[in-house]
Amino acid sequence: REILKCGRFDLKLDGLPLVMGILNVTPDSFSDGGRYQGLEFALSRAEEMIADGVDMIDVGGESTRPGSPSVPALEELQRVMPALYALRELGKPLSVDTCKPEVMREAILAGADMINDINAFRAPGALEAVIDSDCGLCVMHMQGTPQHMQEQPVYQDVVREVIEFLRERVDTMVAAGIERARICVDPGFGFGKTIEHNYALLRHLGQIRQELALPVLAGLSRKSMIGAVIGKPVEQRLAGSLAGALASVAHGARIVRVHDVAETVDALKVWRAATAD
Ligand SMILES: Nc1nc2[nH]c(SCC(=O)O)nc2c(=O)[nH]1
Repeated sequence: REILKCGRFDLKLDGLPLVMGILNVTPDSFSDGGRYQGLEFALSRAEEMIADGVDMIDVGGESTRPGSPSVPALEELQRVMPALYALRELGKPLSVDTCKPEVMREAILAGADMINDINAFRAPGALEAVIDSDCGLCVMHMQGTPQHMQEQPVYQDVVREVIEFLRERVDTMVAAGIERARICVDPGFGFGKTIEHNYALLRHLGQIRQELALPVLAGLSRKSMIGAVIGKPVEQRLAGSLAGALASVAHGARIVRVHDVAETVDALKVWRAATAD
């Protein structure tokens, strides 16, 4: 299948892999943490990513770093909704990174084209929040919760268990009446995985895609799985992140979720030129 249905947009998946730009609207993601500053920042950052060639923008109002506490729904709405209203006229598919049904519902009403749920729509009411829309849905694997997931990740067979988790979630969503054409899957790099688990999943992205027959979205950008290999802090992980994005695509990912849009777009163009049959 070459199309991912995302609200106002049908994303073509048979061309250049798609670049999803990360736009955090959490207080710790812009300078003074002021709400208005945040909106101005969000708009200028979005325009910059669009100028850099981004294919879609992922707006997140809750930090899900390991150990991070959950944010109340109202607070998350206060962060995300102004950004959505400001960005929706920019003509690019907008994704909202949230686990909360209340946020999903409002985001869809405000024109979000995809809901990106690191919790795979498991919260009570999450399926009901998205079922009567045509927005794209990213279903991601996570073991445990952001608060505790990195304390001691353990699997018998991480690839098998992630595939089975994603299969169960997708089957449940399809049984609830959600069109498969709206769904993409994501192994959730860094969400309850050791470095070794992350690289086993990366090496087996093709198997995930094959067995689920769904597009794969991969998010490695600047993560500890990159940092651990190069021994560099988060602000020095561009080269490693580009290599990670290309590795994901080489293993079959069709969407990469990144911070560094211009660089990733260039890297994918060269990769495509080098591998186009
Ligand atoms: N679908 C999807 N959504 C995400 N949201 C984050 S937040 C943590 C960070 O960017 O470091 N990661 C991911 C990811 O890997 N996949």
